[in-house]
Amino acid sequence: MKTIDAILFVGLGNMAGAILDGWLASGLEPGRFSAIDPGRESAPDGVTLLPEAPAQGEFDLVMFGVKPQLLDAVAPTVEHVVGPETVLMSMLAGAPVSTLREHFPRAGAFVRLMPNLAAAIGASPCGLWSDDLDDETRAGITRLVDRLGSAEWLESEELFHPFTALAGSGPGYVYRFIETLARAGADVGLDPGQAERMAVQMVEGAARLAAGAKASPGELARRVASPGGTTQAGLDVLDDGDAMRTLMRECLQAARDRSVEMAGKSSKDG
Ligand SMILES: NC(=O)C1=CN([C@@H]2O[C@H](COP(=O)(O)OP(=O)(O)OC[C@H]3O[C@@H](n4cnc5c(N)ncnc54)[C@H](O)[C@@H]3O)[C@@H](O)[C@H]2O)C=CC1
Ligand SMILES: O=C(O)[C@@H]1CCC=N1
Repeated sequence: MKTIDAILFVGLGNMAGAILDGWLASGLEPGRFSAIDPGRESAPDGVTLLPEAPAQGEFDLVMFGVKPQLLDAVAPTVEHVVGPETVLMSMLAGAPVSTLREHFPRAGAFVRLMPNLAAAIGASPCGLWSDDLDDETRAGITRLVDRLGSAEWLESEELFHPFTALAGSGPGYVYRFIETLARAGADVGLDPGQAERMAVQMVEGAARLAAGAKASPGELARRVASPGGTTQAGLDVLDDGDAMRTLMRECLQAARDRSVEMAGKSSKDG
């Protein structure tokens, strides 16, 4: 397969827009990118916004980024630009390669991608799966996706379900945590606006420290907690009856199970 140069986004909403922003911020040429999205009036400078897929020509990579429910309706409108020299990359939760293959039978290769919104700042773990890439194209995809954070090739497509639950949906849980922490801060006496600012900054600082530390998060928690001190009093509440562990396991199980359910539905419909 040839090198990946021309990239077409089909759907440029929250997630695909974050990926495009991340690639542009990392220094890729805007002229490489085109996008089709009837919901957008403009695209970043230098990126071509198309009303529809051109009648002729192929792209090296087509990044499919609409809502999973729109796969059946949108795929036929762009199938003609996905040929044997095109990698079809999909960020759709719960759409297995088998379903994508039915919609894009001529595609040269298929890659599933599970990013999160931090792709916009080059800080997203990005799950990847493919069963039909040659080594050179795989290396090219890895370099491209590393610009969004880190390329994490998964050993089986099934692992997309737990990966999506943790890393794709994860920012949503963290934002809920920050929101709840800020509210609790106000409950115990802080000004609500100040509590929210502090919650965001505290999470950012703690995450950056953890990312650069040799010690595990568990060890870091121990370092914060002086015996008999304030942190230990708070941790005792989170740890009582394994409350936090149970809550997070149930949270990830629900997200993983929904991904499995979506995949089953999409295979049946496809
Ligand atoms: N939002 C997130 O954090 C993540 C989303 N994803 C996946 O990304 C995909 C998109 O999700 P979001 O960006 O959140 O949704 P979104 O609703 O923000 O984006 C979807 C875009 O598709 C466009 N669209 C609708 N009809 C179209 C058509 N006929 N042709 C081209 N574009 C069309 C819409 O105008 C919209 O901008 C989903 O499949 C989701 O599973 C994956 C990982 C994280
Ligand atoms: O909520 C969703 O279904 C998508 C996939 C991961 C994040 N957003």
